[in-house]
Amino acid sequence: MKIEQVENYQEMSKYACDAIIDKVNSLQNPVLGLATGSTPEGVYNYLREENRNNRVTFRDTCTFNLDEYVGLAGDNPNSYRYYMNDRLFNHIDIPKQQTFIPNGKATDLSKECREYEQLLEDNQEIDLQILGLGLNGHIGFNEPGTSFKTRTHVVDLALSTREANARFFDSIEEVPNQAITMGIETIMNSKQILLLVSGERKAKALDQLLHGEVSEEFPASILKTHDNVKIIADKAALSKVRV
Ligand SMILES: N[C@@H]1[C@@H](O)[C@H](O)[C@@H](COP(=O)(O)O)O[C@@H]1O
Repeated sequence: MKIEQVENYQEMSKYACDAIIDKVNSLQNPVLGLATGSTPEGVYNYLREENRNNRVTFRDTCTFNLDEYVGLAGDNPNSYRYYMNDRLFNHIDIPKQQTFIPNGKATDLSKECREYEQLLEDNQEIDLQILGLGLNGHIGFNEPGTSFKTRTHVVDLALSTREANARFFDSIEEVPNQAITMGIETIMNSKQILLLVSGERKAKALDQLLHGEVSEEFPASILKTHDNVKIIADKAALSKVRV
């Protein structure tokens, strides 16, 4: 894992935006893996701007999101489909049919997971995956204890994750108990991964990632075994990292 130290959230966002643009501009049919949450919002703002300024086009890009809440339809403002349309897809030149997110309203969730994996395979896997870091080390919605061998699957969300995400909902009761997420093996299949970590809130988790052992109890630790991962971390996120 390489680590790129940046000053603050804006610099992290700009760095990731530039990396995405370089990737998209260097491939004929790029496949991007995208994340939700607060962390990548700045990246999406920059991408919108760069698309507007014709520095990049997404006409031939396909995107796959990491996860979606079970039970939320795409028009629910708390669904990740809504988030992605609202923050990025509605504002860039990507054809909507090239943007994939698991369907949280699927009647057969196992089938939905299998089909998502198939779609990824059909698209030759992800060229560049953007990841955020959960406070408990989760990636996507793969909670501590998830097997490193998982493919896209349905997960029960940890209470701490539901609490961490409750800020987007009216109350914690409204946060779904389950989600569909790419599995850890699915994420590890990406050719390149950028892990974005910003703010003091993430400092303990980042320290654990850098100094802890590779263990299913801390899902992000698997990234240490991937040969093309870069962490982009700001000063605040690095503030508790032991040297
Ligand atoms: N499922 C999402 C992840 O994809 C995200 O990367 C992570 C961090 O979220 P945030 O960026 O809001 O801190 O937790 C959420 O639960």
